[in-house]
Amino acid sequence: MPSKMIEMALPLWKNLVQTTKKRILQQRRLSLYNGADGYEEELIKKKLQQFSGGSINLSKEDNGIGILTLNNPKLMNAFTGTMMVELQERVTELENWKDGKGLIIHGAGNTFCSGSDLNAVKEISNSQDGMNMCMFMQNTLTRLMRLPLISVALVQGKAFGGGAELTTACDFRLMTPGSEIRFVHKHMGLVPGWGGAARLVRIVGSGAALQLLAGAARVDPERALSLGLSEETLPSSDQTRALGEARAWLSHYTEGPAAVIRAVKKVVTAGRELPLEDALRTEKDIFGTVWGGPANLEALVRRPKHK
Ligand SMILES: CC[C@H](C(=O)O)C(=O)SCCNC(=O)CCNC(=O)[C@H](O)C(C)(C)COP(=O)(O)OP(=O)(O)OC[C@H]1O[C@@H](n2cnc3c(N)ncnc32)[C@H](O)[C@@H]1OP(=O)(O)O
Repeated sequence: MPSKMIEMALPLWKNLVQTTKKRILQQRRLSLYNGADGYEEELIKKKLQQFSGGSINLSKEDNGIGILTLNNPKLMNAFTGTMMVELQERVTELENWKDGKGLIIHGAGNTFCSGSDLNAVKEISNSQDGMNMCMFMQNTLTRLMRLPLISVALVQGKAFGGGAELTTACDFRLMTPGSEIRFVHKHMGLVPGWGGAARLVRIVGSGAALQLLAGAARVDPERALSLGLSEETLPSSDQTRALGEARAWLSHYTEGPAAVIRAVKKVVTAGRELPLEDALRTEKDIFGTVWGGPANLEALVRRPKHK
C-alpha cells in the first residue's frame, strides 16, 4: 500500500480499534459475570448455536421506539439457543442506538413467550452448561434492564418460565385481556435463573413473589394489576391493535428530546440499583449532561407554565 494511503487509513483504523475497545469495556461494565466468576461466554455461545430456530427481530422506528419481536410461534415463542444469542446481539444494537427512547418487547403469533425451548434445555442439562446459560441470560437481561430506553413488555397470550422472567427485565408490563404470566419453574423442579426472582421481589415485594413462585400461580391481568406487576390492561387482544395501544401508552413517556428521556431513565436506573450516595453522585453527573443543554435553554426562553 502506498505510504500516503497508509497515512490516511491509520487514524481511521485507530478510531475503529478505540471504538471497539470502548464498546467491549462498556458491555463488561454493564454485565454481571465475567471470567473471574467461572463464566465461559464463548463456550456457551458455541453450545447455544447448536440449537437453532426462530429469531429475535428489532425494528427501530423514527419516533425513537424500538419494537423487539420474539419470533418462534411454532413453539409459543420459546427461546432456542440461537434466539438467546440473537437477543444478546439485539441488546448490543440497542445500546448503540443513540436516538432510542423506548422499547416494546412482544411475541409473534399473539403470544409472549413460553420460556426456554425444552428441547434445547434437555441437551444442556449438565451443571457446567446450566451455569453458563444462566450467567449468559442474566448478563443479557441485566444489560437490557440498564438500557437508557423506557421498556415495556407487551404480554399477550402466555408468558411462562423464562418468558415471565423476561417481562421483569422491562420497566413496565402491559397485559392484553385473557393473557397470563406464570412462573412455572417449580413444576420444572427449578427456580428462576435468568434473574426473574430477584427482579420480581423488587417489583411486587417478597411476600407476593413467594406466593407466585411457590404456587407457580397463574397471574391474570386483574391480579397483575392489583400486585403492581402490570401497569394496565389494554382494551384489545388482537395482536396489531394491542401493539398500537402499547405504542400509544409508551409515547406518553417518550415524548420529548432523546437526551432528556434517556437521562430520565438513567437516573431511575441509578436510584433502582445503587446505594443512595452512589445514586446521588450518578444523578449529579447525569444532571450535568442536560443542564444548559438545548432542551433546557429552549425551555428557559419559552418559560412554559406547568398548569
Ligand atoms: C429456568 C426455567 C426455564 C428457563 O427460565 O430457562 C424455562 O423457561 S423452562 C420452560 C418453561 N416453560 C414450559 O414448561 C412451557 C411448556 N409448555 C406449555 O405449558 C404449553 O405448551 C403452553 C401452556 C405454553 C401452551 O399450551 P397450548 O395448549 O396453547 O399449546 P401447545 O402446548 O400445543 O404448544 C404448541 C407447541 O409449542 C410447543 N412448546 C410450547 N412451549 C414450549 C417450550 N417451552 N419448549 C418447547 N416447546 C414448547 C408445544 O410442545 C407444542 O408443540 P408440539 O410439537 O405440538 O408438541
